[in-house]
Amino acid sequence: MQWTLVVPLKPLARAKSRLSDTAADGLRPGLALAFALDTVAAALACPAVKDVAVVTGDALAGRELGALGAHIVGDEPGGGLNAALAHAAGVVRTSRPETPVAALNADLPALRPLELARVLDAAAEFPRAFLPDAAKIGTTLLAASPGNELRPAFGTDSRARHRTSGAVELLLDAVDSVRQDVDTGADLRAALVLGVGPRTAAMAARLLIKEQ
Ligand SMILES: Nc1nc2c(ncn2[C@@H]2O[C@H](COP(=O)(O)OP(=O)(O)OP(=O)(O)O)[C@@H](O)[C@H]2O)c(=O)[nH]1
Ligand SMILES: C=C(OP(=O)(O)O)C(=O)O
Repeated sequence: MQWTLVVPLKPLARAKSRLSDTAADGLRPGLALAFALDTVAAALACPAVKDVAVVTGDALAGRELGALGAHIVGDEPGGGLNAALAHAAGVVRTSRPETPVAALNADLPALRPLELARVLDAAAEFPRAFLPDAAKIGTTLLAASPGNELRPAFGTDSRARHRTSGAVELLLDAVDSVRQDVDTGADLRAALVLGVGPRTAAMAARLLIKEQ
């Protein structure tokens, strides 16, 4: 099964606020863009991915991610993350009603295409399925097989909310790169240990990341 991914990205100027102690205001938008570019480049290289739609209202991010090969969907209806994801999934399904759709966070700079393929192949066994993040509280991927609505419930405690919604939690090992979202300086260090993509590596080299 080949999936269409929907990847949400908020305006870069407001992105990654929890990294403010790690990256100064002048560097954070570029870091958020680097995460998104490395995430989408890895997703596009995944054999289980047909195409990627990024839902964003950010013009620069739209241009750069479009140049990588992603489709860009406008950030409507302006109702936040889950509304944006539901809108993008609806746009995809309007033209291709039977396509399997999965939401993937834009902050997975260590993403490895073959690990993503394992997760999507496992998700194909269920109507809806999700992968918890490395912190075991959130979600990095939510998948809906053909005939099923995505019904995204990302945000605080999304692991519990996706489970309550009836989505099946995927119990997989060796998919660390798909779980490792980057919200904090500690997350960034963990991603660097896994090995990040080239754009994030270049941006990280510009940061002074102190050892703890
Ligand atoms: N299109 C769109 N994407 C969003 C929106 N809100 C959040 N996102 C994206 O959803 C993912 C998770 O969002 P958050 O954790 O709220 O924001 P973040 O920028 O990752 O980090 P913080 O600012 O530290 O909370 C990121 O890829 C965001 O860019 C929104 O309103 N619209
Ligand atoms: C939106 C989510 O991600 P984050 O860890 O960026 O808050 C989530 O886990 O549902």
